[in-house]
Amino acid sequence: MSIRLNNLTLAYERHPAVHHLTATIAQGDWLAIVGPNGAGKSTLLNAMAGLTAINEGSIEGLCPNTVAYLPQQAQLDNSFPLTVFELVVMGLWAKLGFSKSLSGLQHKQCVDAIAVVGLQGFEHRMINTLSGGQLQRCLFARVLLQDQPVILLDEPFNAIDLKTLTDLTQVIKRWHQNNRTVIMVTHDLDYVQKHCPQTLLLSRECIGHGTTKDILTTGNLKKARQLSEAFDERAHLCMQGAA
Ligand SMILES: Nc1ncnc2c1ncn2[C@@H]1O[C@H](COP(=O)(O)OP(=O)(O)OP(=O)(O)O)[C@@H](O)[C@H]1O
Repeated sequence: MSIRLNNLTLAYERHPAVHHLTATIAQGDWLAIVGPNGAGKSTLLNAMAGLTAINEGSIEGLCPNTVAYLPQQAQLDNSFPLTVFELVVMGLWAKLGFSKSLSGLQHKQCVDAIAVVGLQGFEHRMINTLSGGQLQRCLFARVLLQDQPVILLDEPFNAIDLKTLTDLTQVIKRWHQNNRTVIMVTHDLDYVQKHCPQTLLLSRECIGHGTTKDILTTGNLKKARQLSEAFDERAHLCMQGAA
């Protein structure tokens, strides 16, 4: 099922972070959302995850139980007393709920997911003892278990080494081959050019959406930067399109 963003506006206290965005993301797309700092990328991803209220317009084709969301590491409280295994098991939350214990198959799925991301042997480690890259692998394992058709990744490769980036890219490639929709926020334009077939360039409004090579042009990137620099943080919510 495709995802449709219809004239979408997202705002904090009426200050727009995403402005009148219209786009269709086809099922099975691997889409990068790029743009300058403050362009509204994380806000848009949060709205797709159902975590941010919509001020105007709509998002169609998504509901919370079809989405797996990997937030920025900075948003996580890794001091919580959890082991790697316990964090990964949380990917089965929708199936397990509060009281149910793991079946043999579910236990195996957790062990397999931990192996896929290369964390065998770390099952009983507390998450606050993991490096940034190991924690990111752990979070990818949780997303693997969530097993959803739409996967939202917010800066998944921030501050991780080349080996981890390569391994986790293989995980994403498998999702893409399985016709899952992968939407990732990133600042790494080299990565996007190399791997992501589709790009949405955002600077609060949409600068361009389409094939990566058509969108990541010098002209579009310059326009995004100029719009971002010219933006007045105190501007009120635009009433364009309002009745
Ligand atoms: N919780 C919030 N309350 C008020 N304003 C917010 C909040 N979160 C984000 N904003 C503002 O919304 C705008 C868009 O922020 P957002 O985090 O979506 O941008 P971004 O493109 O992801 O930025 P970056 O590349 O720096 O991570 C920014 O001006 C930011 O200050």
